Amino acid sequence: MVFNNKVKYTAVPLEADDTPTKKTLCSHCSPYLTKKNISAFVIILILSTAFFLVACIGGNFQSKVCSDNNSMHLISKPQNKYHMQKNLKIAHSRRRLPHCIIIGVRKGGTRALLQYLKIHPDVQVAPDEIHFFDSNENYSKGIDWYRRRMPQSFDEQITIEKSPNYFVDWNTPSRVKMMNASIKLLLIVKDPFYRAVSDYVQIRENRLEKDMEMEEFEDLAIDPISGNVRINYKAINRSLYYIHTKRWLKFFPLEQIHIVDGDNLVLRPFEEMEKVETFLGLRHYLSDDHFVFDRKKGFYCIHRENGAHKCLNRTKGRPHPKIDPDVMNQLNDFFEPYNQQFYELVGKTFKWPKAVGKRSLKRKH
Ligand SMILES: Nc1ncnc2c1ncn2[C@@H]1O[C@H](COP(=O)(O)OS(=O)(=O)O)[C@@H](OP(=O)(O)O)[C@H]1O
Repeated sequence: MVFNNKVKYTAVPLEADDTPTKKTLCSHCSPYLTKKNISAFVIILILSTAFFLVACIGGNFQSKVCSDNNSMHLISKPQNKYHMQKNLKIAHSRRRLPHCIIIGVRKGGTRALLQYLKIHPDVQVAPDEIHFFDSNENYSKGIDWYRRRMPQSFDEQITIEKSPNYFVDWNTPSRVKMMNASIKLLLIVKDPFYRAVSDYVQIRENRLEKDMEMEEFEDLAIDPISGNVRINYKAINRSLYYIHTKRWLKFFPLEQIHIVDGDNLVLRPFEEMEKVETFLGLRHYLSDDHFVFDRKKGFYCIHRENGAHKCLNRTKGRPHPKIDPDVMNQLNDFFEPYNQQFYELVGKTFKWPKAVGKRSLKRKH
């Protein structure tokens, strides 16, 4: 075949390899180090980072992947956009000693108070009772042990823990003062008689779970020989708010202690929480919409954005036994002078004894 001069010749490889050479970034680089490969790698990296962030923040999976063992706790599943905001900023958080402690009183409604405070975006709460100040064993572990038990919080947030036994513990006020003399304290109290019964019900349930016997409330509260109230029976003694508050006031001025009305917290949670926000210097965030009355539970529960609501667990809001009316009257008379002294001490009056029982309270809604 004759070719004319215009025939074009294609270059023939010198070696018997007809695959085109890959364009690497430099002459001595690996053949895989091409612009195309690097771009693909960068895109995959961006996509997986984005997926990771969305999964962590959106709470699609909860695992240690979302946490740093040294300093961060697991990012909890967000319940609403405010929790998402908290989670978004998790990288800047750290554990700090509490700015406020719910010191008690046991069975006063401390858990409800803590859970309601937890709704506030500027608050982080320690989920467990730490018992740092009232346990010599824990106290001897030092302040850093205590700090490590605190939740992560951001600079603009306050941290709160609750251990209801602090109120009646002899060592706690001085120890708290040593940690922070200007700390804010929350004390939630309720009708002393109903609080004592609630205390008894808790102990009875714990004992029955261990197959242990438990006397009737009336037999524990009243000495069968003298017929007098047993002031040293713990369920009774913890209801003597005057005595315990007086001890705290030797260490802290009244301005640093806010007294929450536990009976009103049950009936009108928003009203009590508004006062708590003011005391803690928090912006007013909680509203009536955060609470929904649950007929089955007989108490207010937390209203979530998705329409569901979260009630406290079954150990809160237990049924109470019917107490002999004579014993009830005797106890109310016994508590009366302590109540009056308490009102004077804290400059606030409560409507004790409550005119109606727990069941009637529930029916009011
Ligand atoms: N929203 C809501 N749901 C359920 N229960 C509520 C609520 N608000 C206040 N209370 C009252 O809280 C009582 C338990 O008090 P504490 O949380 O302080 O108990 S504890 O000391 O931590 O064991 C608990 O006492 P009992 O009724 O005897 O179970 C309740 O009266």
